[in-house]
Amino acid sequence: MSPAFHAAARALLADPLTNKGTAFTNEERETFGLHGLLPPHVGTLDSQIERRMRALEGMKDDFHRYAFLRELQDSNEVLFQALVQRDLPRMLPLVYTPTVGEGCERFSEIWRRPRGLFLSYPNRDRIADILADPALDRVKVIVVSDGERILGLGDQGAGGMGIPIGKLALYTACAGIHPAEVLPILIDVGTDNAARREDPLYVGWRNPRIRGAEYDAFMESFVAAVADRFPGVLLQWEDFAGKNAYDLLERYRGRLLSFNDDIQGTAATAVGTLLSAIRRTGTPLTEQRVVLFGAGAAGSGVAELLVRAMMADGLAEAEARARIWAVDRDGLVLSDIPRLPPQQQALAHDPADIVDWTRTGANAIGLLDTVANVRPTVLIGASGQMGAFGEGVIRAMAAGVAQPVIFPLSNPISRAEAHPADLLAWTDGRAIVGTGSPFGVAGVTQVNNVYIFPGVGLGALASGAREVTDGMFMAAARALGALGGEGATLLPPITRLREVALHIAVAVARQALVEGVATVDPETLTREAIAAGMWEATYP
Ligand SMILES: O=C([O-])CC(=O)C(=O)O
Ligand SMILES: [Mg+2]
Repeated sequence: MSPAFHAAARALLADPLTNKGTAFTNEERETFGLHGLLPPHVGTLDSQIERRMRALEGMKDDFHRYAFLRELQDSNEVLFQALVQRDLPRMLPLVYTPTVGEGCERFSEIWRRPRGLFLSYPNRDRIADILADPALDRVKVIVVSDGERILGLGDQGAGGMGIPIGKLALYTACAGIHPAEVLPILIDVGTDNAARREDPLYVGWRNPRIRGAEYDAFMESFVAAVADRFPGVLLQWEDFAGKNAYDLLERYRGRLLSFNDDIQGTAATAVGTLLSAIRRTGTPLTEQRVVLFGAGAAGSGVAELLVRAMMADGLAEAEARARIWAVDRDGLVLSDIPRLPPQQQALAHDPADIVDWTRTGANAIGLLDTVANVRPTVLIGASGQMGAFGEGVIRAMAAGVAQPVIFPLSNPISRAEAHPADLLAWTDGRAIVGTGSPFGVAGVTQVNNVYIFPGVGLGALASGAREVTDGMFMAAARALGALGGEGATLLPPITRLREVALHIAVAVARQALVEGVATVDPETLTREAIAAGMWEATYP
């Protein structure tokens, strides 16, 4: 064997996109010069999965399982994906929420090998060069974060990379996007998390966050470089902090095929699940009273899509808005509060609406007073505040409605507004409960945007959409709600996420056609055609 042949053999094993490990057949070992580099046993994908499953079970905690799975992904993508897809209910909480939260917090501890791209501020003049890498020629889907609002865990700086990696693993697992076609990107503009910055192991840029005009200019060059290098790419904005999340979405949704998962994906998931819930309770959407706790990107996204859904069912906009009440850091969101961010101005009630409210204190009106006066049928948490749905709040709500719908959506588990078992206990089992993170409590639905983003992305790509419209998210929410759940749950089980993604993709693609933003021939846009394009995790 020539030196080049030896080097090629090693390269084949080193590349996670080509490596098959012990599953290389004897013939392939012969052809590619792999004998000796691999142990003699010739395995199968199944036997490899079994070996990794056993290793996983022997580990001491989920964080180590997460790290193990990340390494597996970096050494053999097919095996990683086959393993994840084999047992999604077991694997999802390991590669995604909630464990990915700790994966981000401890990212620097387990950093081993490059995956995706770090675009750091000091490299701001090199973005086009970095993107020029031919290894990225096939990229179709980008998930990008600047790490400032990682789940409910706040600023994780460069450690936020765990989120784009995790979301894209699910684009592959659920929407069948080939692993070579996904690109996680972390925009590293520094971190205001002093603990990260002072950690000698921290892998990110040790600088306070760049903000204002410099940040905007950096994001502008990022978007321009992406649009130039990857025409038609779908870009998902993920875990940006409030104002940036809105600004980037609005500034760029017309220029790049893009959406914000926390604003729009979470909204479609919550509204879809709510549509499923009200088929149980029998009370129409137009008669619901909704209290939202946390009016940041996710909370106000939910509110806006709810308004849209209520209007589609016949309410005037003002009537819809009158049914939704938001409580944020400073209490009930009222129009006389100075310097409300624009998305909260849209949700604010007139102080005249509450003149006859009973109040427990003279200051800002908190969640308990809001619940006691509004008597909501639906309570949604998107605050990142652990335990905010306390016993008093929940009992007050349950006193006014037979089947309270309660969705503590904040992630991970350590940031959830309530434990679902408590919600069931405090309502004598009457509550219909959905949580952002998986708690493993029977009858509780996981209301996580993983039910939406893979399908929306797949549908947008399949239809060659020029834009991801609000109507496409509404279509996704309705498609999800129509699926319903099994037993007490409101959504299909995690085992069916791949079918869910396909079902949503079809609805989204059809809506793109209806709205005239699709660019492909409608004849080709069938469920079968979309399904046929989904990659399966098997060895070539
Ligand atoms: O990542 C998740 O599990 C859901 C999500 O987008 C978030 O909490 O930011
Ligand atoms: Mg998110």
